Amino acid sequence: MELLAGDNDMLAEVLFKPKEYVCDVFAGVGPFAIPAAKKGSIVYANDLNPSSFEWMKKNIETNKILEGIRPYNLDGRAFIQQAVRDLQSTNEHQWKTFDHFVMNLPAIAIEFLDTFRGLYADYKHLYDANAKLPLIHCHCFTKSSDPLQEITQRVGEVMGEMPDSLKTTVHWVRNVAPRKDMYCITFPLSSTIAFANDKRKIEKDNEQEDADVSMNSHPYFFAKSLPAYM
Ligand SMILES: C[S@@+](CC[C@H](N)C(=O)[O-])C[C@H]1O[C@@H](n2cnc3c(N)ncnc32)[C@H](O)[C@@H]1O
Repeated sequence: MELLAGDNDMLAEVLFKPKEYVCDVFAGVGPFAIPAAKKGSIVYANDLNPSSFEWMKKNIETNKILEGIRPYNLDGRAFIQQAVRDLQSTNEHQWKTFDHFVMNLPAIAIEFLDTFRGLYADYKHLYDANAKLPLIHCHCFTKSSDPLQEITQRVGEVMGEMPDSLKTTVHWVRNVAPRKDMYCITFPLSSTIAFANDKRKIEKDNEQEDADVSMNSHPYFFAKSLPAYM
């Protein structure tokens, strides 16, 4: 397990690869998803806030992205499941998966990781030795003096299994308040989680209330119009 320092561009560096499938669960108005699509990634981008969703679509138009990005307006949990179904339906007979899940809602994103339990259970028959599983990049806050341990522990509790320590990095993003920092944990989805039999059911629509709080406190809620990226 590795603790890295740097800024948020690390994700862009890692993710902006042509032809990779990227699932942006909390995409806002598209400040990450749109440049990724411009660079040739195939991006499924979601935001629950209807206003952010509308502005994301406008920003896609402004940037003249004709293909390579697919906008959704769903709760994060429902979106993760829907996006996996939609991608797999592009070829029913062959294993299809995202290369990356990006989860930038630092206050509560870790809680959404339970969605990955059994996420691929319906497609296990298509999985073989050459198939890959996605990398998850999940933002979070911590006040801990041992962020690596505290964050991986929380991830493990939500997912029901600790992430593989040899393949996990915890990346410092920025300081947000005295003794409070934002981090991004990156780890591969394990096959035991992906194909778990205790698949999570989407039953809590009232999680919307939590979402509204975080929407209203986020700067991108106000910064709607993105520039046309080169
Ligand atoms: C921190 S912003 C991230 C925006 C963008 N990804 C970025 O990198 O700047 C979090 C976004 O998550 C959205 N959001 C909040 N709760 C959500 C939920 N339950 N499901 C989906 N999106 C949600 C908010 O509307 C907000 O646009």
